[in-house]
Amino acid sequence: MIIYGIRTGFLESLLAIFTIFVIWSVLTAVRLTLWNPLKVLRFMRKRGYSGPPLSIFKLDNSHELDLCRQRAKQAWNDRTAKSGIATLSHDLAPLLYPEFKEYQKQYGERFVYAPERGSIKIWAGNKPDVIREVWGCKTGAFGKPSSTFADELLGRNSLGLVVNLDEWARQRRVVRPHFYEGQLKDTVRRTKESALLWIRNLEEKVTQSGDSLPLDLSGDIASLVKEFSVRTIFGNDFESAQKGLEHEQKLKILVIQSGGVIHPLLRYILPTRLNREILKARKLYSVCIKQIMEGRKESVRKGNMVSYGDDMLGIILTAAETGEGQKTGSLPKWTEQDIVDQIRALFFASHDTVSSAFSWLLILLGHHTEWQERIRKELTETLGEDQISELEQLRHLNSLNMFVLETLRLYPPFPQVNREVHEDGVTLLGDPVPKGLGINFDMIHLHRLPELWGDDALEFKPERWAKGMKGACVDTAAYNPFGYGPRVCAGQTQAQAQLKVLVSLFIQHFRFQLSPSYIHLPTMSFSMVPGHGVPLVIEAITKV
Ligand code: HEM
Repeated sequence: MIIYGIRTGFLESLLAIFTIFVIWSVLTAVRLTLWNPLKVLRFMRKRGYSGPPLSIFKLDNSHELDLCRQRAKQAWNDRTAKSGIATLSHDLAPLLYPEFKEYQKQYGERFVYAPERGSIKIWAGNKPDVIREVWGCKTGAFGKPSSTFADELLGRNSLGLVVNLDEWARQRRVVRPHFYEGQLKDTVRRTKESALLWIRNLEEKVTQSGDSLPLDLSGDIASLVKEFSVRTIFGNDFESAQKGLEHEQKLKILVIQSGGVIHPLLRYILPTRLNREILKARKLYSVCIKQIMEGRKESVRKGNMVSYGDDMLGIILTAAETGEGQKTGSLPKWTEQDIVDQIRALFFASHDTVSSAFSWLLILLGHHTEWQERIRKELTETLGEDQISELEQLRHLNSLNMFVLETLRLYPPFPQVNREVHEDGVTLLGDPVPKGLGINFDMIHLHRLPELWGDDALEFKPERWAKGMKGACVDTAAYNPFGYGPRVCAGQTQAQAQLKVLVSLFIQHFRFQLSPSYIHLPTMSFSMVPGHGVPLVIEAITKV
């Protein structure tokens, strides 16, 4: 039969495909949000672990966690309003993770709970033995958690999320040269170039305004860090890349707004306005990166460039073509989309984190002006009138180094890092744990434990680092702003170099204090950020 010129056989097939799709979606949703978490929860309950009851409809504890955090924020704001900035409290656990103390009181040292839909997690305690066992794991027993939220932003197979150990090793081998000394010299140069442009503008503004100027630098910091992160990854393709990264920004906001999705394919199946916008932003972002890649390939084909370049994109393009980084050669070649995902992940990992760390450094230097003077003096003694130009010079700046270490202890940009049990038959601290169980760590507690850091753990004291890690803390596994074990941050040396270059240039050009309008409210976004900006009162040292 023919209806409106279409054969019914075709319509029937279409209907059948649609029905299969709907059944698949429902089954997937049931498996991910009901079956798997309940299986994990049953296992843990049988082993004697308790925790807060899950809400009936969402099967998680997100609602009560939200309420608990709102109450904690209110209490924090009340306390801060009374004490002002004269005493910055670094006791952030009651503000950021107030639930842990409550739950521990009710359910014991270790408990299980579901902070978001579809994931049962254990709070196993933030002791270094757990860090060694789980973060230090070199097998596939504990791996990166399955999170559609992160998948959507970075791509599941990208460095940072990839689960397959051979593929992960290949990706680390590929990016490693970028973080070696030779390339780090370029990092120092690029960071310095971008920072000096910014500083000159700021100097002009400050000088024109008279003596000293109160300014919120949070917007400037985000743009500056974004700029040199883009230059590090895309080199001379900076202009075109910047356009694409506007889509990245939009994508992040939209994905947060949507609150995640049970399965990425549902974005296509449910064409709501938000889903369509997410798909559009992701596509535009990918298209932009692909165009830059194509441009490079074209230049090499035409002989305008001898290689794909030594920036991050160039290194990855070369590896994709030559199969570099593969020891066994048994892995499939990277597709164009794989390369796009790698680039997205590296960009994501590099800019929010550095921007957050630089913000906290300026806030703390503006508060502890005695340390600002001490670092300024050290810079003059080491460099004279010059500025940092070599990586080597950073090694002689002890006070600056101590200040950075202490800032990252109390204000780690990524305070919470998660893992998931990926195999059957795994034990955690000698106890069997089921596949699919999430494991939470947070450095807010870990970096403040008095038994590891001493009775002054809640105080900001850079001098605790005077004798290195061993002098500061009783256990080397207790300091992890860059993570721990095989999956430790690939860019940690680069990030530390960038931060030191930024701080040293800023201190050489400005004398500054935290503005009296500053309100101390560390807030979780993609990283931990100052909730009310970075307002400083700035005075230029060298007038333009
Ligand atoms: C202050 C700045 C930074 C901080 C605090 C930081 C922190 C971290 C942490 C805690 C992890 C471990 C995550 C986990 O174990 O699940 C990580 C991983 C990673 N970071 Fe960073 N990061 C910073 C800057 C950078 C920069 C500049 C890059 C360079 C592109 C970078 C690239 C990466 C990559 C690729 C991974 C994944 C490593 C893997 O899974 O093998 N990070 N980072």
